[in-house]
Amino acid sequence: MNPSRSKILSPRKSAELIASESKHVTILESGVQKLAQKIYEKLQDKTISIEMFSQHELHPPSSDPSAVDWIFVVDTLNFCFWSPDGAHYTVSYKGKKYTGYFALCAALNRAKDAGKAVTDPKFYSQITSKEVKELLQGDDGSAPLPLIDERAECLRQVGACLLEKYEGSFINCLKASHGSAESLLNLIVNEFPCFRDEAIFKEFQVSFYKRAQILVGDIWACFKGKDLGFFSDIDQITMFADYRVPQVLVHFEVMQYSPALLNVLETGGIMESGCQEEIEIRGCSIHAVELLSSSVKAILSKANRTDQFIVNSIIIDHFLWDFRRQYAQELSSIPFHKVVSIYY
Ligand SMILES: Nc1nc2c(c(CN[C@H]3C=C[C@H](O)[C@@H]3O)cn2[C@@H]2O[C@H](COP(=O)(O)O)[C@@H](O)[C@H]2O)c(=O)[nH]1
Repeated sequence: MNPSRSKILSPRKSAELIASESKHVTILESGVQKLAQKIYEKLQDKTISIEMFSQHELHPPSSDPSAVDWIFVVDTLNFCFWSPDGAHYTVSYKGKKYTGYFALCAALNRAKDAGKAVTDPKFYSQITSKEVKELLQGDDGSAPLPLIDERAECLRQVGACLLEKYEGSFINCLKASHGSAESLLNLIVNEFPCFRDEAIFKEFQVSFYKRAQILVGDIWACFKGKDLGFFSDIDQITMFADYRVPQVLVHFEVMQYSPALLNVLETGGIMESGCQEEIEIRGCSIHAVELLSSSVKAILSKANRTDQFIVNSIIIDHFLWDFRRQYAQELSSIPFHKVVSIYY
């Protein structure tokens, strides 16, 4: 890692620092305890488990040899699905209508069914913006998918590196990481610049690494923590700092916005990438989920059931993210922060 990058704080340390200095976002301990209790109950009834990822029909089964490279392409493109006017990017596939993240998955599966080599870097390392636009084309009446040029550039960048250094498959990046999530995270952000989700906060270089961490988390979840998905240190991965989970944390009164910040969000204004408010929302979200994870583990150990459940920031994140989709209507009154970004 070159010297300037060695000073970057890890996402966990960045989140702790940001939460301690935050002016516009507050984490409420009472909300953390209450939601931790709810998560404990959902662990018991199996609503929350490592199975959630594979339960979704658009995600590849771990038995699919291209699953790892499919996840790599999806998480290279897994950002910014919102439109300023609130319309949804929508893709219909096999008789079902999908929006946002799942619309991206549907479009890629549609292309794959049509014989496009979407998981092959020989295909996407040369891809043009026009081809990406066609590949990810939404339904008639769908909002346009933003940042098409940036998506094409991301695919070309990561495809070229995969061909040059990893024999054309992300499986070789997994092998080079020897079952360590931390090593894989470092490999991703060092080898693939479009994953370098970093910012300046006061005099510190902080990181969120949302797409890099969700790439590790999705592989872990797809393979249920075994075989290619085995990581001895998976708990090093934090929550994925997107624009949806903060809505859920506010809903459960785990996180609270200052009146001034709420006013900015409610007017639907687009925030400047790297602004203090954005950094505080993202950093406090990560730290809040770390606190949730520790509280749930404390409840489990008090009940003497520590070894009965897998608890970490990834499955808590998945629960919160899925919750937002399940209750999209009820949560629509809680605004999300809109930043034009290739990072989340
Ligand atoms: N924190 C977090 N952010 C996530 C995901 C996912 C997809 N995860 C799937 C894989 C395993 C899980 O079980 C999920 O089924 C997408 N995103 C982000 O959300 C935003 C779009 O949201 P919406 O408008 O609703 O489509 C966008 O920033 C996108 O990057 C997640 O899991 N956690």
